[in-house]
Amino acid sequence: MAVDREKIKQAVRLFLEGIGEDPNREGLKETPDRVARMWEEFDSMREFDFKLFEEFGSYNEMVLVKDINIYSICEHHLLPFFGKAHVAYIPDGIVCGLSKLVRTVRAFALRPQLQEKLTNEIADFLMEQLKPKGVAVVLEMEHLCMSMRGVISPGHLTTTSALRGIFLSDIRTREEFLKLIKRGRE
Ligand SMILES: Nc1nc2c(ncn2[C@@H]2O[C@H](COP(=O)(O)OP(=O)(O)OP(=O)(O)O)[C@@H](O)[C@H]2O)c(=O)[nH]1
Ligand SMILES: [Zn+2]
Repeated sequence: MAVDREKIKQAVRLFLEGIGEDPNREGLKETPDRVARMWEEFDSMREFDFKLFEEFGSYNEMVLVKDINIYSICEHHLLPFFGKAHVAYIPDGIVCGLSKLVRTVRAFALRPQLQEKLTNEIADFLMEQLKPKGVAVVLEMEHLCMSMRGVISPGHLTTTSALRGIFLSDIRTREEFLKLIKRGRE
């Protein structure tokens, strides 16, 4: 799905008029184009080469990348929500480059999202790509739509998790994951 630059520009110009701004004033006149370029940039991060390595087939323990900084956009208000992602999997003969876990998080985050949906999409994509024994994803995020408007309740985090495969069926694997993501925070 390609981004339609002209449509975004028209919409942003109209939006600025809607909030009583003059879209032709010095500071705003380039804004519609900037916003369109920003969405093109987000869009360009959706596709990447999820390269797999089969030669590491002997490593079958947990791989965890924790504290991935993550920025997303709430689909209700189009305000950011942001925080940390912790992503783990247990390979079944195939591993990926660690950066691909970060790219996966980003690819699904940079679009209008719900935190629950984002969590599930990351887990399901990794299950599909890696065909691992299991995947675990935990997101801890602050929603600006709750911090700066509406209920105006800043500074707290919403936690969501998606567990797949062995992380669901084996309590010891799940506990190891939870212990590892908590380490260094006590
Ligand atoms: N489940 C879920 N809810 C979210 C997420 N992001 C924002 N919300 C909530 O979505 C709801 C939208 O509620 P509405 O009542 O339709 O909109 P609203 O009148 O602007 O709501 P308030 O934020 O309570 O003022 C709010 O309760 C938000 O806090 C998310 O990622 N997941
Ligand atoms: Zn919101």
